[in-house]
Amino acid sequence: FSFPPSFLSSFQMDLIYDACYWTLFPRSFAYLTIKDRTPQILTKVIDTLHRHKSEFFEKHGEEGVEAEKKAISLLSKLRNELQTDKPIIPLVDKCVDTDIWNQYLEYQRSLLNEGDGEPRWFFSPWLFVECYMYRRIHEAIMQSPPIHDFDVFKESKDENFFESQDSINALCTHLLQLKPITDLGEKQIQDEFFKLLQISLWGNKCDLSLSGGESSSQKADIINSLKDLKPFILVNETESLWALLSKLKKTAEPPAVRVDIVLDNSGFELVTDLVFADFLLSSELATEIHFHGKIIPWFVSDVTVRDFEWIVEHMKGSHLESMSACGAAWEAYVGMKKWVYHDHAFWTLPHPFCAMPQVAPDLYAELQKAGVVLFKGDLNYRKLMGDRKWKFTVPFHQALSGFHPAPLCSIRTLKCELQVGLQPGQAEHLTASDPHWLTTGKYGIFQFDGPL
Ligand SMILES: O=P(O)(O)OC[C@H]1O[C@](O)(CO)[C@@H](O)[C@@H]1O
Ligand SMILES: [Mn+2]
Repeated sequence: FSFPPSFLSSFQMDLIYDACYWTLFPRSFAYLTIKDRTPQILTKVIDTLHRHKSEFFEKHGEEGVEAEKKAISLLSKLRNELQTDKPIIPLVDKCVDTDIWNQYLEYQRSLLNEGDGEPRWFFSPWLFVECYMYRRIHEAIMQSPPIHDFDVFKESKDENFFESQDSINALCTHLLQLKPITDLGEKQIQDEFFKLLQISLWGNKCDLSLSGGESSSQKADIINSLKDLKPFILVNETESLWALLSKLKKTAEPPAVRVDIVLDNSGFELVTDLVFADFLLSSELATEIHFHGKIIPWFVSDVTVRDFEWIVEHMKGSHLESMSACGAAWEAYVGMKKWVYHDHAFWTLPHPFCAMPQVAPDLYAELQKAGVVLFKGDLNYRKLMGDRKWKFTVPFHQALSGFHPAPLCSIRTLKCELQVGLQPGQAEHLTASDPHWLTTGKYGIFQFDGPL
């Protein structure tokens, strides 16, 4: 395709360029994601369906095999649309979010109307097309009953959990050794709080979409690596979270503190989040934890309710003692409603979070009940920041563009070119020493926004 597209005036080009990350600039991370990573993920999905053919036959007979063929042909069509830069077409399924998606596509169209352009795979905001790709995978499966509830990423998510067993068990052993946590001194509780938060941060390295769906599990001893990893935390505002939670513990009236965690990836990362959530309860820094997950399979490794339940169950059933003890405790928290799992269609829409009050007022109202909301991962960061090309030194609060349901934190490793809240010169310094610092997941941030 021609670059830059001839129907755009230079004024429109400037507008687009400034607004957010687009897929049209060759060599940008956005462009490479769509060009290389997503077709690879689609090919893997097709292969997964192939490999489950006999399972579909056993379960549903000939109908199952026909469904597998249909899903594969829809997915091959999708891959072809992407690779030949076709226009983005409306969704045809009838799900709760279908209309919202199609309205959003209309809105994207309206932005380009003047130059009679149309959103295409390599001519759209990156966040929009990348989310759309996962939504289309879901559509292909939905349209292929009786295999319509098959999770094409389940296998990789479960594999990540099994491959990380040793690290998970070590982490659980560490947590159990701290209990009863209320017997520890304030200083030790604070140290462990920072430790477990950092573990949850580095857990975000293990997503399966950056690796194109290839295995990305945790094998190293994470607890003993924290010291070496510390220099890679570019912004560390964990003290503010600690200050807020300690204050709430003393002053909350009635004495209840709710912490919400907007989850990212299943497997090792989810376990690190659950360990931290357990610590918050056991140390009485929080009295209830609310988790938020996705309603459909998303960005390969993101948590759905099935993954959440599967992990708790497999922890409990593990032959490794520490894991099973934690699993049993976690099942009990769920039973006592000290842990509550939520999902909402908004998390799998392409909208930035500043649109939440309009698009999903019920979810916004839910988050407002929290003492603090923790957002895990890179995609949540992009949505918090509207995927806009902010300057590296813009304050985190400003880039949230008014999104403030409650005090909040972002805990993410860097996997896209977007980063705010850095010191003047920090980005330039990083670029000089490590040109790929933004996209490899090697660096992390812990950013906090909210009055104490
Ligand atoms: O699981 P996370 O941390 O949201 O990362 C998801 C991946 O998706 C992206 O947001 C886009 O591919 C990347 O920036 C990142 O590799
Ligand atoms: Mn993810």
